[in-house]
Formats: sequence, structure tokens, C-alpha cells
Amino acid sequence: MSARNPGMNLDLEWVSKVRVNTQAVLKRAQQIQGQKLPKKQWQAAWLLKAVTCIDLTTLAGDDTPSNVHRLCLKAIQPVRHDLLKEMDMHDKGVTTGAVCVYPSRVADAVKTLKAANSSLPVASVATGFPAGQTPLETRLQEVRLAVADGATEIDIVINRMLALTGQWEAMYDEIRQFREACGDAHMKTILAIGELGTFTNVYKASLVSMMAGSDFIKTSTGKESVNATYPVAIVMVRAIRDYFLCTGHKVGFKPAGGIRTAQESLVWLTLIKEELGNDWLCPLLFRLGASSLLADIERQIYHHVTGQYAAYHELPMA
Ligand SMILES: O=C[C@H](O)COP(=O)(O)O
Repeated sequence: MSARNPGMNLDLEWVSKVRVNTQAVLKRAQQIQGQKLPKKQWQAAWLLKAVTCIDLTTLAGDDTPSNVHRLCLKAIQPVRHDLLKEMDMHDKGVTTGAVCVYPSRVADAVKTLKAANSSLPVASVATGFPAGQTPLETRLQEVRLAVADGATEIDIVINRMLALTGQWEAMYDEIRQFREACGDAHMKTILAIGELGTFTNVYKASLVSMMAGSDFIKTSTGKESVNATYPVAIVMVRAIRDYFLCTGHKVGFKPAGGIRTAQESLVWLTLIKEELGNDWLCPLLFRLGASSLLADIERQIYHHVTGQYAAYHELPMA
């Protein structure tokens, strides 16, 4: 496993100099979407790669131990065994990247994975997800409790009020404290881009989050009205690239919210390959946060292997 991003002192001069060219961003996002997808014979392999990068998520008010149990079993065996066998991938240990749940459900997920002898990471959202509007001490305590319950990845939300009012120093300090509360657990920092107003703010928030030691930056909670979009992703991955060029530290990227189709997952992989390069095409540096993407990917893999589309009962776990 490569070294984590340790962060750096807040460089306010760098942050204040940031300007994003909106037209250039929109043009690049369009180019990526218009790009040819991988050739037919490679698509199944790309789809399997996408599966390994999914944070298989359930974040609902009616989550229970039993639906979290099912989610974990699906994450351990995300694609039907016979389909993997046809692709000669049945013994390669294909799983999703992680499961992602609310803090109260972490213990349920850990229990199921332990019983199944799986080392799949459990990610917990925290810090007053999704709005982040709880006192700092409560948000910090939530991180500590999720880690104590066995979460090895923590998806924190930033304080949007601080970002919107340009209080970058205060935002940096909060994120630094979250990172400390995470300990060895990897920290993904959710920007909630749908509430940040401008691309320039998105870039600045990305930069400050990385300076404060985030292992990943993540677009959205999935609860805002605008979630993972390609233009915003261009802004965030360019910030990741600039941060890498300046510090030598690789920070991961996680688009999340509203990603539902296999086709979209291929566009996301293309965007990462084009903008950050092959090094980022692995679960350590790229995740897709999604609650219902896997079903469509499995369906497309079924089609690739059998030449037919699956009936609902043929992929019941999806
Ligand atoms: O972090 C993951 C998101 O909450 C998932 O959003 P989604 O339910 O739209 O896939």
C-alpha cells in the first residue's frame, strides 16, 4: 500500500490565486463524454474494474442489520460465480472496493464480513452526514465511534458554511482534526459540490481538503440536488493533479451520487485514465460511490457472457 497523503501547512497564497476557466472545463467534460468507450471485447474487463472500485452503499433511514448483511454478501460476491468463471475471473477474488454505511450500521457490516472471513473495508459516513450541521465536538466523536466499531474508511462532510464564506483556515483546522480522529482509517472528504456555488470554490475546497491530509476527495453525499457531474470532476481531478505535482502525494477521487449505469461507469474510468493516468485506476485511488450501479454492471456482464439480457430472477442479488 502506498504512503498516505500527510497533508501540508495551509498555503493561503496558493488558494487565493485559484481561478477556474468555466468554458474550458465544460469543453473538456464534453470531450470526455464524447470519447469512444473501450472496444467491445475489452468492455467486460473494464466493467469488472469498475466493480472493484465501487463503494457499495446504503445510506437510508430504514437501513437495518439485515439489509446491511445482504449488502455485505453482495460486496463479497458482486458478480455471479458462473459469469466470472466464463471470463476466467472466478479465482481472482473480485469484490467491490468497500461497503459504505451510516455509523450506526458499521458494527453490523463488520460482523457480517468477519463471519464471512472477508477483509473488505467498511466505510462509514460521519461528521453529521449529509449536512454537517452539528457541533464540531459531536462530529469528531462520531468519527471516533465509527472507527472504534471497526470502520477503516471514514467519509466526512466539509462544513459548507466555512467554504461559502471563504473561511479556509477554519475549514482546514476542522479537517485536520477529523484526520486525527480517523487515526489509521483512511479519510474521504466530501465537498458536496452541489452546494459550493462555483467551480473556483470547488477547486479551492479540494485544495484545502488535500492540504489538511485527506486520502480522497469525494464529490457529493448523494443527498444534494446536484451530485457527481463530469465538469465538477474535471475541476477536482485537476486539483488532485496539481497537488501531486507540487507535493508528490497522490490523493484519491470518489465521484458519488446518482451514478446508476454501466455506461456511466465506463465514462468515469475514461475520465480518470485521461486526466490522472493509469496509476489512479485502482481502488486505492479511485472509488465510485453508488447504491444501485452494481445491478446494471452485472446485467451488462451477463449480456457480454451469454449474449442475452438477464430476466429479473436471473440476477436476484443485484
Ligand atoms: O456516497 C454514496 C452516495 O450516497 C450514493 O448515492 P446514490 O444512492 O445516488 O448512488
